[in-house]
Amino acid sequence: MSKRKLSRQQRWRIEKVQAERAKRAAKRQDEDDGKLAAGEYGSERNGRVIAHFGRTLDIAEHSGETPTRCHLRANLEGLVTGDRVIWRQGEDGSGVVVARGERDNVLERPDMRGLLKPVAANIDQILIVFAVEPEPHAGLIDRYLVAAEATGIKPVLVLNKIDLLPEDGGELRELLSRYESLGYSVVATSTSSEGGMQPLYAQLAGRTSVFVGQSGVGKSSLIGHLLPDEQLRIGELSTDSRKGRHTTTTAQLYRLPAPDDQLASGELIDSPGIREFGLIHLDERQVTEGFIEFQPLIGLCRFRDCRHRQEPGCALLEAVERGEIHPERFASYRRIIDSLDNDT
Ligand SMILES: Nc1nc2c(ncn2[C@@H]2O[C@H](COP(=O)(O)OP(=O)(O)OP(=O)(O)O)[C@@H](O)[C@H]2O)c(=O)[nH]1
Ligand SMILES: [Zn+2]
Repeated sequence: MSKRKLSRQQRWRIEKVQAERAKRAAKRQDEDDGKLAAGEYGSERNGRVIAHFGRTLDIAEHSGETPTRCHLRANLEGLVTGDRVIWRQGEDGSGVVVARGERDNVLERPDMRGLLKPVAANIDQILIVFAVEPEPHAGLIDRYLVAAEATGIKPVLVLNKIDLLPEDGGELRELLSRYESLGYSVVATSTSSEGGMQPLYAQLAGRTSVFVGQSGVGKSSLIGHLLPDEQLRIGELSTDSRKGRHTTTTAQLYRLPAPDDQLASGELIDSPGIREFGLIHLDERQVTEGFIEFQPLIGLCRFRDCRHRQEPGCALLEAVERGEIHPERFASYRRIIDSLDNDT
């Protein structure tokens, strides 16, 4: 990136803006401290970030209840939807977030400058959606799985549009059974046939999920079926955003209504940015570890710096030979690694 030299005047203006911002933050902090000391805020409560809009957040004890608009203490930064927080209710109905809880995990995405930014936290599973049409190209499933494994969040494969599958199940079913044998959960769905959503409900129950996947696989349709009332609201919000409100790009946490008495309700965190997850840059080690059947073999190659190409005594190549690693999985491993070389 070209480093533009700032003129003295520009520098002065930036410093002035920053000084003003710091002054405002300090003032807010003073006011908060005063109110907290004066007992104008209630006792500390647990909550979760339902949505955030800059320094304002919606906090609720449980998803599904009406959230409280809260602001942040000045020393708290970088909260994202799904974060667990400690907050206090103010007398005027608003609240203040005073601390962030430990994160189990976080989903990140590159910002406009390519720097990774957290977008959501405390997710139980990443639902990677595929469809009979558009057919996933070779290695795409592996790419998503590797990206998901790097977050530490459990990936689940969702094959959508099964109403379009041929009678015998086609090659796609066979492909997915390969992933099942690796230990991944696979759920088959259809948004356009009776009962086609049923298997998904069980997978969502009691967990916090995100949906990801390439364009056209049916993410909007699936989410529309899961949140029939929200669709309307999202529509309304985007109309508002044209008037200058900024609510549509931020991730939101939704409570998924329980489909019946048998199943607990689940939660969904969604935003356009989250749906596009999967194309973040990973390093070679992350890619190798992202192929879960490679994990027990890592470190067993004869050469410590083995790149698993044609080295003698390569534990991965030997496992491919023995049929313990599927040759197509190994081929897509190669493709992903080679694409990293091209990137750098
Ligand atoms: N036959 C069939 N078509 C479906 C199913 N689910 C979705 N579709 C259709 O697939 C197309 C794409 O669906 P979307 O829900 O817009 O897909 P998406 O993943 O949200 O796509 P992007 O918004 O581009 O990321 C639409 O024409 C849907 O009607 C399904 O289960 N069966
Ligand atoms: Zn090796």
